[in-house]
Amino acid sequence: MQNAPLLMPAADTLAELRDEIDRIDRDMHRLLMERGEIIDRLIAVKRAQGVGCAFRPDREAQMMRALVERHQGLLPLDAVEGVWRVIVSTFTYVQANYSVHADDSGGDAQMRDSARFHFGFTVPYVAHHGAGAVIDAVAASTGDLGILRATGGLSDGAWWMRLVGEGAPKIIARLPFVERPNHPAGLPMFVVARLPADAMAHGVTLYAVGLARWTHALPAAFQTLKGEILASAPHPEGLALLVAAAGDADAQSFAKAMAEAGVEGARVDVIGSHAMRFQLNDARSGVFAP
Ligand SMILES: C=C(O[C@@H]1C=C(C(=O)O)C=C[C@H]1O)C(=O)O
Repeated sequence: MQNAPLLMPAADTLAELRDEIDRIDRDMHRLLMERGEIIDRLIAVKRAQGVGCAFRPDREAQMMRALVERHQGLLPLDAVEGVWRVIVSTFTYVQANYSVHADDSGGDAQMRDSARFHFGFTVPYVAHHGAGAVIDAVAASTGDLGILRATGGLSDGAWWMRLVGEGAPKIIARLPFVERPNHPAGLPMFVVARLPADAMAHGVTLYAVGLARWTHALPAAFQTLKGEILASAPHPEGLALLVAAAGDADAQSFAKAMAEAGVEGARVDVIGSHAMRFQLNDARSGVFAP
């Protein structure tokens, strides 16, 4: 008897809390549906502009950075980021359907986990064996995306040379947008797609560099150019490098800068660009990096 007054309010409180949760869930659902209505209008605007692929990498990078910077409280950041990736990717999908083509030659599990984290389950996932097959599938589509490991994996040779040329797909983003240690889908990946030039992100430019052979001047030269060799592989012309560098120098200026830094005779092509990388440290403040 003595405990009853204590138990009763507790039971009431649980019911009240559930009411509150139900109200918040209804509000969140209503807001998502409201977001859908804005997307309807966005579709109308984008169709009028004649855009095929609705993915806007700069905008997404900026949205994900803003989300992380304003996040507080006990909900883990991994979960918040995952929820928003699904929201943004699925809303992009309803604007213009697309599939994500992935290279599973380095193992399916990690790739599939990352694809699901960044694009959700509504966007179809299509597995391929090899970077070349992914690039071909993207090239044959109107607005599909391809995901490839940003580093390592030499089995495909100089796959990035397939991105050379005006009609070829380009690297349009680097994932994850917010890098940090122990990211649940932290596999560094490039997104390849065909995007209108004015929709490309800026900050880091990717170059395909063809050389007759390796020279010891290369690492120092790229350091001077704030560049990094991400991959290298033999190529019919000799050696092919995949280079990332801060800024937006065109191929000619980059080749000239390479010559000035001591590497003559390089054939350079721009094969994409992405937003500056954003790296979160333990104190949850972010730093930009090329
Ligand atoms: C909304 C846009 O299109 C896409 C969908 C987004 C979203 O749903 O939030 C964000 C960026 C784009 O990839 C846009 O272009 O702004």
